[in-house]
Amino acid sequence: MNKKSVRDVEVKGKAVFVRVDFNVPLENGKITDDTRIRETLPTIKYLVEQGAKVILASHMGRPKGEVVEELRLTPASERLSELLGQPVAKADEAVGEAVKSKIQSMQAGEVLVLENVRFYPGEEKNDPELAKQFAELADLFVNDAFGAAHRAHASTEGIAHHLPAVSGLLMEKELSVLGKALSNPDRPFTAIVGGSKVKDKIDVINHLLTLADNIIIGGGLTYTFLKAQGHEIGLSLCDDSKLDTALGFLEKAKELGKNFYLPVDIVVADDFSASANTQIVGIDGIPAGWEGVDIGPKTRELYADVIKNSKLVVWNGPMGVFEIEPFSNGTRQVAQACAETEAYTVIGGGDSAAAAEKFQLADRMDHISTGGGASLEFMEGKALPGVVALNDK
Ligand SMILES: Nc1ncnc2c1ncn2[C@@H]1O[C@H](COP(=O)(O)OP(=O)(O)OP(=O)(O)O)[C@@H](O)[C@H]1O
Ligand SMILES: O=C(O)[C@H](O)COP(=O)(O)O
Repeated sequence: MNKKSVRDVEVKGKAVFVRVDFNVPLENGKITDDTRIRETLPTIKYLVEQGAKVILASHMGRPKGEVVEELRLTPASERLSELLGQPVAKADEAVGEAVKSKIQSMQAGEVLVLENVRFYPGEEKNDPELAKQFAELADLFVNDAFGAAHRAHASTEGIAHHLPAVSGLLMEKELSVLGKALSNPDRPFTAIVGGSKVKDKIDVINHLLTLADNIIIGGGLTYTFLKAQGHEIGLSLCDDSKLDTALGFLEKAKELGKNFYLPVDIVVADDFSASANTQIVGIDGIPAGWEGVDIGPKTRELYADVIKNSKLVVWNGPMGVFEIEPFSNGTRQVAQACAETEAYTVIGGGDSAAAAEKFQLADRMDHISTGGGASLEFMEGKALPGVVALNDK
């Protein structure tokens, strides 16, 4: 990476504003998955050990510039304190005199969590005034929020124009793993793209099509491709405005000599529920009134085989409606194949990461990104504003 990291600068005795992504799932005020907090521990511990004053800033949810009680960062700061094994102070604001005086009285190695930066209307507008107020709190800006790096907000991008700005260790790891995988891939390189909406995945498929040797399609995207090829798809998810795009991908794959895999059989259901009737059908056999909810057993074998014979696998988006148990087998088998393959496996965050977690296979993947949208934009080949704004080496 050509951006400076926290290891390239002096931090001892400095007040360091660290943007993290503590946007973790909450149920009744309790954190249900603390991965994003655990993944930032290396940066926080490094700064603590080096004797910096560590000021952490994050968003949580989408409060739209207002204080929303349930979206305070208090549960995240409490969990951080448990994980770090040291007290963590929590401010009720993210800028202003009260916060400044809290920081002034901090000792080296102490940690403070600011309040949700999205309680301020200027955050998502990347208001220069708010960015300046954040910058006034510290001597150095460290961006460790890979999950929010695709957002040009005051605490991710704006602040970098007012302070020396470097990446944290998680940011560095994400960019190096994803960057290496995509810029200099081991081959055969297999890209698996699933999920629900073709519209959201067009740029990803387009970019990966030029990079990968094998493209595997699953999930709700499948049916736009099948319909474009002239198959009946019943009530399956479909984006009729993208039929030509889907055909274009098939053509482009042929021109580039890439293997483009679509399901050869499908699990269909007569209802979107665990108690639905299901059948396994070929791609020409989807009955009217039924919808495709998972890839079928022959497809699972085929996909598992391709994955096992790869050197690099990048996976984004589930193969079926994995949240409903009877429709989860395709996603489970693909996750299992990713766990067993010798290939280097990268999961691009979001629902595929949740699926690997649910099937207890997460620790058998080589890299699970903490970014959902951010890893998607990275895989589309887009520049991430939170990274662009950091100081070059
Ligand atoms: N055949 C299908 N019909 C309808 N929905 C489906 C189908 N297959 C998968 N899904 C749904 O797609 C959703 C995931 O789609 P999405 O495109 O958001 O995936 P993702 O890329 O993993 O998410 P993220 O954008 O958070 O990374 C899941 O909730 C899953 O149930
Ligand atoms: O969960 C995420 O993908 C990041 O925290 C970014 O959140 P956002 O989509 O609300 O900007």
